[in-house]
Amino acid sequence: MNTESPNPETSGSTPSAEPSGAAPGPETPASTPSEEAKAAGAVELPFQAEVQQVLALVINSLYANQEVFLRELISNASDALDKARFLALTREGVAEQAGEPAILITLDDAARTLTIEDNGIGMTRDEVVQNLGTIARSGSLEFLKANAEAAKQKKDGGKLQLIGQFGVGFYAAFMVASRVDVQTRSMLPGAEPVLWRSSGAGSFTVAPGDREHPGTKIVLHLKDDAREYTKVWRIKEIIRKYSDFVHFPIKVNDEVANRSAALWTLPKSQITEEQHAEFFRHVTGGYEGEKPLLTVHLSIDAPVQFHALLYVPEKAPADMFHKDRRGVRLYAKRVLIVEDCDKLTPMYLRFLRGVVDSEDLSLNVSREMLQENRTLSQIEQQIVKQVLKSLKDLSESEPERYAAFWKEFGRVIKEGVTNDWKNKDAIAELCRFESMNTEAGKVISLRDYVAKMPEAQKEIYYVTGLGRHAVEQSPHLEAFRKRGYDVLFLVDPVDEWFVQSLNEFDKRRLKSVMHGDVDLGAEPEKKDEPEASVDAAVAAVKAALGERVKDVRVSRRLTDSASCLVAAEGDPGANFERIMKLIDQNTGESKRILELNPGHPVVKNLNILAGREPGSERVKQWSELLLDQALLVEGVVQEPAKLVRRIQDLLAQVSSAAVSQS
Ligand SMILES: Nc1ncnc2c1ncn2[C@@H]1O[C@H](COP(=O)(O)OP(=O)(O)OP(=O)(O)O)[C@@H](O)[C@H]1O
Repeated sequence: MNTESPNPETSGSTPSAEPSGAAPGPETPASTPSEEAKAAGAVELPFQAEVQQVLALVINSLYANQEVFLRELISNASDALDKARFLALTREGVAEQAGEPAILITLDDAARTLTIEDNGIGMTRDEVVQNLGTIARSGSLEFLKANAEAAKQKKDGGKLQLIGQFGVGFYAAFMVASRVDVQTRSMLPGAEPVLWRSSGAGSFTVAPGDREHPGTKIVLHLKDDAREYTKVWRIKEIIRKYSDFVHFPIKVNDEVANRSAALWTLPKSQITEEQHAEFFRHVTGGYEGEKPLLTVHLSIDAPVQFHALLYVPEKAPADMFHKDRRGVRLYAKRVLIVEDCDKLTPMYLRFLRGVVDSEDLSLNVSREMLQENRTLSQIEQQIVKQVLKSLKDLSESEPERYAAFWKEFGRVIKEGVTNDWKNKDAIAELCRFESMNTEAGKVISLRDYVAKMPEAQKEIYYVTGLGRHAVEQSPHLEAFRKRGYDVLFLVDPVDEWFVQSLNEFDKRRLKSVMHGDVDLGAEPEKKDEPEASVDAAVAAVKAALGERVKDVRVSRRLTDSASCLVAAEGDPGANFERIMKLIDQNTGESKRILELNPGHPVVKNLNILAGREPGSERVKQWSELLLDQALLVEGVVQEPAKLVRRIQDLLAQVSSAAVSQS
């Protein structure tokens, strides 16, 4: 299944006649004609280099789970039938489908063949060359990559396991067949029948075919050791295992072998976990054994009727950050409209995969019309509500599973707070962060944070930075730590946008410990000790640093360190500016405020010194050092050499004093 719309008119993509990659154009014959080239009018073409690699692996590896070849072929046939229905309903002049849509499997033990036929959309000659000569599936490329990786690491039996993990689509036929013949005819007006044939060794041939009606018939000439696939009981067993949900009848030697109900229309209780896993694999092209992390199955009647069967995968889909990601499949009255409808789920739920089927959509709806469709946006709203609710339920009932979800998709979910204001609060409930009081790698929810707040604490405090290690030792946290207030560590770049959008949670303001003024009141044990004034020190530092800081003031957030830098309320802050610089959006640097700890001996002494010798070299030097150390804890010192010189000078003075005293 590729990600094109089944509607050739609206998909905007025209299948190219040219096989991509290393293969030459379709009319360039491969150098040595082989056995297969003998069909009348046949042209022999090489497979794209990657296909050859996939085929070599498929054919030469002992395949542990060979039977899945049938699932791949049935899946393709089912997709072809979906596309045919859509085309018949939306385009004039296409060839009529002969008979009811169905998938027919014929077994011939004597001839040792398995034939699978569908009366679906079929393929034109160009499409055959493109689809069966190059790699359509991203799964196959991943398979190649994973195989190369396994080979590098020399994993024992790596190949064996790998093929079990990745479906390789149509090419899986070569696991069991020594030759494959594809007779196909497209529904498109004027399309001629085509015969594609290959033994999977480097090349294939295309020749005029003899198919009368649209559809595709694939004959597998089975290998010696694949004779079991001519047995009816065996084939039925495989169909029940993998393809029971396919919503077209699959007939084996004329007997229906599957339930053929659209899985999403069945009552929840009737669907087994295995069926979900299999359907999930079908819609994601995921690998063997992969299961959904969460299933959301909805049947809604009002205001819009629709069924939705949606899955959250365990691992982020490879295309999650691509613009043209694969979305959810949209059906109207059981007819596939688009294979990747991105209008059904917002960007921050872009990891959802599955199917939506509505009675209230017109089959004629085109891709452009979908952009503005009211029904779709109503469906989307319902989906969002239900998915957010299901995630919340999961977080309560299975916190560990939820933690795995958050690790994989948390970053994406957080985007929702910035762009879905309607559901902002529900999304905020789902968010998790590390904090000063959590162990590294463990997270808490905003709700838990609020529940643990001491009575005196009024606001939710956070610090932003480039990682736990970068913020953990920050002097800005000192006063909070002393008072037993927790501080959230917002260390993901997206968190800067998150806090700009979420001003409050549970009626409590979110407040940066690095911004503006914080008034935590006096330290509990120091209630009656009034702080001595350090006005002279503040004035001296201000004079010494001049324009380099926005202001110098007394700090109420420091207990152990002498100084720290804070952003003025409303200013972007150093972390945000650093991120913008990293993504090449230099916003410049806004000046910050240097805060001095009035209880710190260095500040107290500077206060005395500034009174005695205002403007002296020593006073200037100490002032510089107070700024230097505030920058140093943030890991940004612009001129380290100057800093070292200042420290050396100071050490020289201190050491001389120490020696003369002793
Ligand atoms: N029975 C068929 N009828 C019409 N087209 C087919 C049929 N079988 C395969 N194709 C075409 O060949 C293409 C390649 O098939 P293949 O199974 O290798 O990958 P895929 O189905 O695109 O990938 P995936 O299984 O990941 O969705 C399909 O996308 C489809 O266009």
